[in-house]
Amino acid sequence: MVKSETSVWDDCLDFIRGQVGDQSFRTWFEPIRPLSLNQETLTIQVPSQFFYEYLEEHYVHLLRQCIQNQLGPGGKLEYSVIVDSGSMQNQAYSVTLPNQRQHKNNSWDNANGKQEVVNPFEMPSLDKNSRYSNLNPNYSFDNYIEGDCNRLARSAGIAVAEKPGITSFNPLMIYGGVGLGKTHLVQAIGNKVSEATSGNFVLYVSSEKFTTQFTDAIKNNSIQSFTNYYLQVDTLIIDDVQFFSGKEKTQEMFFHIFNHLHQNGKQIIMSSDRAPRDLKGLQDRLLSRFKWGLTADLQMPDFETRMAIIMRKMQSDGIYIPDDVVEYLAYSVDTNVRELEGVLISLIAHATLNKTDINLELAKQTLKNIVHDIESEVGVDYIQKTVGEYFQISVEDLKDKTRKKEIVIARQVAMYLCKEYTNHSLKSIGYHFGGRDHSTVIHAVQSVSDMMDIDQKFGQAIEELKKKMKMKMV
Ligand SMILES: Nc1ncnc2c1ncn2[C@@H]1O[C@H](COP(=O)(O)OP(=O)(O)OP(=O)(O)O)[C@@H](O)[C@H]1O
Repeated sequence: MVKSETSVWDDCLDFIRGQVGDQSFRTWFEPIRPLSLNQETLTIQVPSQFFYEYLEEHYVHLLRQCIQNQLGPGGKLEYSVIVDSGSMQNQAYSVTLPNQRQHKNNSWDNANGKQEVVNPFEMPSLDKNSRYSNLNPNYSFDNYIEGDCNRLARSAGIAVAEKPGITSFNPLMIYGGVGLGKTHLVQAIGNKVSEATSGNFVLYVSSEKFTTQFTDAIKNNSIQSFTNYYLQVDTLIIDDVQFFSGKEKTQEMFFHIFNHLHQNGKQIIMSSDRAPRDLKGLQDRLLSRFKWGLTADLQMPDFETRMAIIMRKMQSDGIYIPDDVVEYLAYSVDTNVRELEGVLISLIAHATLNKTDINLELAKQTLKNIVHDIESEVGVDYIQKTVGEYFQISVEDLKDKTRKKEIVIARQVAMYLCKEYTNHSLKSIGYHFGGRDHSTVIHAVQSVSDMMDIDQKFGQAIEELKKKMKMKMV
């Protein structure tokens, strides 16, 4: 029986559903529409350029696997990217599956028919004149929004990119939590070095990949060529060094390469999900080298920086979002930048598919589904509802300007619980209580703590509410 694009894609979705979480499935796969099936090529429609890039970045292996399952080893996937509501840019990008794109951030030269220059380690050519690079060209300083959260790291990155190996920031170690922009920043440095210094061999590699290559080299008896390859790098970017933890032999090899490059004035840039002092399972001699240059951290962007990130993304995607929606999203998603982007994409996808404008109502609806997953079970809504019921006060009153004593106390309790049980920042909590500022939240938290100390009955009430929170979390 000849299969249609819909049945092939439905089967793909069944497979994907079992491989990714609910939220990811809803955000990244539900909005996709199968367009056509031409022999071994399935064309799918995605809502935006960014959406396409995100799939490429995060789900290329999964897509490859399900297309292979459905269409056999020669199966191909093509994307059709909606450029704005109405016009469609067909087949600007195509993916040939399988066995392509070995690297997390490869460029898409292959899709345009160029051959990837591959050395025994599936890495870029050692030929310094080769234009091939495994850096993602979309990561630049231009689209890396600056804020207090990343100012030091960003300026150090620019200084390093302008004079690789020459500044005292060698190595440059960037650390920060999940989705806060480490990969973006280190790749932006790599891209700038490549642009500015022709013939500088810039190599981006994750520490996982380095480890696998090294293990393969041991198995294949090719340690010498492995080492030779790395010793020729001018700017080495090594992502997520925490994965070296506990891998003694790999650490030794990296130590050797590190020393050689450093002594020869080559630049080393590293990223990690935690500060060097908190890296467990790494040899002291390696750790002490990590601290030779500059260590700079990335924090969660503050509200204004989140607004700027949203606006920049929208601008580059050519999409308009009203100011109140930008503000609402920036206030509501304060976990990490990747999640912020996920929500944005989801919103655009909803608007595109439903052929509606993006407005506050739609943003709230979209976020309702997602925030539930992002926040854990206990979210601001749940706390407001529970506290409201407990004190017999409506949620509207909690958000309102009313200064009646019993309402003020209930509001302060709810704010206190939000601080205890959610990841929201003080600013964001204030926003959810009728747009109050963060100092009001600090005052609320302090007042509740003080009252708990002096008023036993009040303390018991808080304990009871806390029990409700904990029960909900189980
Ligand atoms: N300051 C910023 N300006 C613009 N975009 C940003 C910024 N920070 C992060 N991003 C975007 O957020 C997303 C996640 O960033 P990235 O992948 O670099 O995070 P990471 O810290 O490396 O995450 P992980 O720990 O999971 O590897 C990317 O799409 C990146 O472009």
